[in-house]
Amino acid sequence: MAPSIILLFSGKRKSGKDFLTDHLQHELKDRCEVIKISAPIKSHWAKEKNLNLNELLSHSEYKEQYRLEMIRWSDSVREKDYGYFCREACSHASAKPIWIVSDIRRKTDIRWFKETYKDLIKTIRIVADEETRIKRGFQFQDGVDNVASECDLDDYDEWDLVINNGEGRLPVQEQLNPIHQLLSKL
Ligand SMILES: Nc1ncnc2c1ncn2[C@@H]1O[C@H](COP(=O)(O)OP(=O)(O)OP(=O)(O)O)[C@@H](O)[C@H]1O
Repeated sequence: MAPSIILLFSGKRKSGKDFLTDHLQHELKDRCEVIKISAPIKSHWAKEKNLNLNELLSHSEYKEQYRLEMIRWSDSVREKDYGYFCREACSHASAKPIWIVSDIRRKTDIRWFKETYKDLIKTIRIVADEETRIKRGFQFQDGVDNVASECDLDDYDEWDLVINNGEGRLPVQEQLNPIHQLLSKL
């Protein structure tokens, strides 16, 4: 069964993608399915290199060790098939009315979702100033923070919603209000 709406979330490192999508999932409970495009990348990488998948999927330092290599490898796959990881991630999603995709990184990710699911797609950008991101543990890394996987959507300007999760942010329930408004139209 296709969902009724698909929310695509994007944001730079430590902007709070997991924090806000976890909260949203908590509020929507079993009406929603959370999809991570990075999941098929990480599971392939874990198998190939004999690594611990749960650690790779978690917030640990462990995932940072492999981030650069995973970016390079996944880019080479994307060059041949830009929808590969989106398709793979969605193929494991269960039949819920709301899909939350928590880690959109490329214009081609948005393109694939819009081509595949048309007007079910809503795009949401999470923004946070650099100082706040640094307080959350962000450290600039050459080859990670200045390449397409982190920067490709910096100049995308067709977001359906932009949520400030940096300095001056609203309490989380209020941050999520505009999303509930979108969902109330279903
Ligand atoms: N609004 C907030 N209030 C309090 N803590 C927050 C908030 N947003 C994010 N954080 C905290 O900041 C840290 C980074 O957030 P999170 O892991 O959600 O970022 P991310 O965008 O998913 O990062 P990455 O791209 O590195 O996975 C976490 O420890 C999270 O709990």
